Amino acid sequence: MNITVFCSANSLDDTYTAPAAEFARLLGEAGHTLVWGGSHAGLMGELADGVKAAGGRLVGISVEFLRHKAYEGADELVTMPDLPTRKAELLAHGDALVVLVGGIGTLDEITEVLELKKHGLHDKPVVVLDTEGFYTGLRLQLERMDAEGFLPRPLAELVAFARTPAEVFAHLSAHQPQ
Ligand SMILES: C/C(=C\CNc1ncnc2c1ncn2[C@@H]1O[C@H](COP(=O)(O)O)[C@@H](O)[C@H]1O)CO
Repeated sequence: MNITVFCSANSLDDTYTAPAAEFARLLGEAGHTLVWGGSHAGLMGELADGVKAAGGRLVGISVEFLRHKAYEGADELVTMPDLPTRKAELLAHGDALVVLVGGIGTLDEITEVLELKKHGLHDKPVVVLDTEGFYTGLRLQLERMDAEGFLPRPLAELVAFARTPAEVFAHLSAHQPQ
């Protein structure tokens, strides 16, 4: 399976890097392909290192203005002209979408994939790895939107929140992408 992952490009402490490393190991050992932003920066680079060490494939989708941050050991690396095109490409290449901890770039990516899914423009599984409750705020906001009629589809159809890397893969196995 091609799994597109959105995550921080910053260097983080062990609270966040350890679960990301575990996620990378499970992904690589299962023979999946990591599709990601193609960067060596911070958690993005550590994720790619972990997948590669575990025997997985790497497909990087970089963007022109960050090309100098590109990960050298990717099996495939393409460079898109701008961020909107790159987001579309990251979505198109993935059979499933997984969100690890991240900042504004990651938030931009998850809201876009949920907005497109809301409109039925894709129906790929979206799973958020909620390490240490990092996404509690986002989950509560989405639950309120769901409860108060802001979503045209039940929230549970749009996104799942997992507490551990193993839960992410259990969800993906139970919701095999078509
Ligand atoms: C942090 C530094 C450089 C940033 N380099 C990036 N390279 C590739 N992709 C990036 C980069 N920064 C953001 N992205 C995209 O957004 C997501 C991460 O952003 P966040 O704000 O850190 O959450 C990620 O999924 C990328 O697609 C300096 O070393």
